[in-house]
Amino acid sequence: MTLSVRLAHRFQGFALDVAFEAPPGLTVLFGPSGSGKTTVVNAVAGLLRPRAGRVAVGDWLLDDSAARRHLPPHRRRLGYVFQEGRLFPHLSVRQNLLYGRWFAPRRAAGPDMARVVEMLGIGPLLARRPGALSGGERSRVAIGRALLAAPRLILADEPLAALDEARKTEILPYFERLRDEGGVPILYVSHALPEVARLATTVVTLQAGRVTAVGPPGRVLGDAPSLLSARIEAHEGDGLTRLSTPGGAVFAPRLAAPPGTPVRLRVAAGDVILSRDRPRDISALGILQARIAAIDPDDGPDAQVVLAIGPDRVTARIPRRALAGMGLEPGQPVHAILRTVTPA
Ligand SMILES: Nc1ncnc2c1ncn2[C@@H]1O[C@H](COP(=O)(O)OP(=O)(O)OP(=O)(O)O)[C@@H](O)[C@H]1O
Repeated sequence: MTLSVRLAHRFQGFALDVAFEAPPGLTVLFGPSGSGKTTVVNAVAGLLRPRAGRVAVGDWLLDDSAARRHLPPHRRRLGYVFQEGRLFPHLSVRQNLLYGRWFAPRRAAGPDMARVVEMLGIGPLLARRPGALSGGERSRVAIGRALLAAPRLILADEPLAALDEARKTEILPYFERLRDEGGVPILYVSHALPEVARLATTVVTLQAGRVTAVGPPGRVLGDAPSLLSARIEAHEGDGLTRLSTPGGAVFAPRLAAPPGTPVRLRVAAGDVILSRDRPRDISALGILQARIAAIDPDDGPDAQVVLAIGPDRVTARIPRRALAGMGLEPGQPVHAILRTVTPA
């Protein structure tokens, strides 16, 4: 089912005028602070009645200003996943999940509880209260509660923003499963590029209340740099700093911080070369072990290849001709050669 959104609205000093389609899968609304992401989500949720517009999931019409139709939020059949989960503290995990199902229409063919519990790995948590869960576990329960409401659309507004890096890494695979197995379109707000590169099947970029691009992440984000997590290991005698990353060591021009400091490296898609064999005698400052996570063939001369380097995702732009010659496919191991290494 496809979500189609057309909205015009005005606050003092801010005008929203957007139209986009979110096909099945996970659609990320991506844009800087104040660009209108939350306003779009609030309008889709029914919390904001737009001056003009139309919002529909398939042929289920949520808003149509021309027909004066505006379904109230509780009749929209949406599942919400917020920051920190917003679970009921006085109810057990099981009761929180059942509360989600309580909202499902009686005859709705929603997922059953056992399947959701299994998918999210929350079986051992069912008897606990939210206060006794980690942030990542709370997020998983919140996803389960949203799913059990048998929604036609899931709205997730920066659901990982309150989590630290380790918890984000823990929860991302569950969003991937939700995207791949849930069968419900997901509208997901984020301004974290690594999250977008990893989760999105469609990206809608917003700027000052307008849509600037819609499409698959590789195409829309283009050469936007990926971020790679690293840690300073040592400052070497030749003026370079050695850093460790989940894919191996890299060298950068000397950094000011002491050994042990975590840093993020910026990797431009055009600065990555791929090789099946580990290259020797090469002047690059970083050769990393990676796995191919996805390939977006694009229709130009280049393809976008998403690399998994430990928990990080790094996009490489590779000539399609080279890709075909190398016979690369998702899942394969590969060496990523970085032309330059720059701290973010
Ligand atoms: N109820 C409101 N009344 C007046 N102005 C509002 C209201 N809600 C949002 N705005 C304004 O609309 C603009 C877009 O806000 P919105 O929250 O949609 O942005 P956002 O992209 O979600 O930002 P962030 O990433 O910071 O959450 C901002 O300039 C904001 O101040």
